[in-house]
Amino acid sequence: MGEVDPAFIQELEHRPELYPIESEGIPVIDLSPIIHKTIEDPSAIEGLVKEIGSACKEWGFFQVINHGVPLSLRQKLEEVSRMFFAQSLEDKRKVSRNETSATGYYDTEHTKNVRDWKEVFDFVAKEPTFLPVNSDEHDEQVTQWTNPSPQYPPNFSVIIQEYIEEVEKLAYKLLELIALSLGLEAKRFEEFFIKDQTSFIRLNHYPSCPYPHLALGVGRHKDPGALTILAQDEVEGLEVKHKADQKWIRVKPTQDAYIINVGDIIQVWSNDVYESVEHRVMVNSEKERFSIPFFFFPAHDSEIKPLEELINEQNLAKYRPYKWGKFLIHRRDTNFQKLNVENLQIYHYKIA
Ligand SMILES: O=C(O)CCC(=O)C(=O)O
Ligand SMILES: [Fe+2]
Repeated sequence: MGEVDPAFIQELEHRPELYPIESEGIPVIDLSPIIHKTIEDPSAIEGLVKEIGSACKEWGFFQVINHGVPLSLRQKLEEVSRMFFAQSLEDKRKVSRNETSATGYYDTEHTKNVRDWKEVFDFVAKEPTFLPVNSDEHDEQVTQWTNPSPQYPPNFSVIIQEYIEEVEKLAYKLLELIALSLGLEAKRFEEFFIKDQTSFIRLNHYPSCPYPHLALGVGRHKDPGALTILAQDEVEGLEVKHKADQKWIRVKPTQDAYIINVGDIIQVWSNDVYESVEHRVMVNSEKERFSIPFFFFPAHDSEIKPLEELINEQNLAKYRPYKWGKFLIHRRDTNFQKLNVENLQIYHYKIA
């Protein structure tokens, strides 16, 4: 990734500001009232549910503390992630993503047709993960994704799996809070995930970049799934588009906090009550940066559409239903090549 390849250069209007606005506004929410407890009496957590609801409405992003994921586990994962990426390119490519396995290492992702200044390692949460063979709506064939087994660092896969188990508990708790904040049953969303969720974890490495004013670690995008639970290290870089004024706001790293954002699926389920917010990652000329998002994705055969409880004659469904697995495969297929068209987005299902 040493020399500047025009593939990395952002169009003028999308280039980052070198002196961005720091986030004071992005809410930090304390989850201690629900961690290690089952939510039996919703009235006891009314305040928390309100906080989550307003954060989802105003920002689509928030940070959580006292979230129940052991810090030691996160630190272990951060350490092996650094060890993995510190290897030679040749060694990393031994566990490359390829035609049959979409998990593993790669460094050629494009966002909005511009190459990202990053390398990643993807690992599915459930093995095997069932997904459609292709994005053709009429083809019902399903394939199975499994994870690679890197020999180095020692215990890499075991540490990732242990971490996923903990972060998944947090994901279910957050879904319950979001459901309650929309006036739904706490477990309303569970059925989409309990069997055959397609979630995955991504280890991101953003090497230092001599052209931080031209390139981005990840170009502007919205996350397609239900929720993203992100661990960022102490090097800042994540920027979020503030809904109120459309300005890019930098998310200040808070030790041991997770950054949560609502993805496209929650936007559709909520019929636009909550919106999936655009974000991007800046790179840095001096420091490399690491981050670890967990993408909480439902089963591939889930039909995504506005929930019946949230629509009525005055408030009609704003989206046509779509199949999650087909959507995901379509997106994956287009993120690895430069195309002349924009990739699939939920607004393509919008009812005019
Ligand atoms: O690295 C980050 O802070 C965010 C990465 C991200 O937005 C993504 O991978 O979807
Ligand atoms: Fe993202």
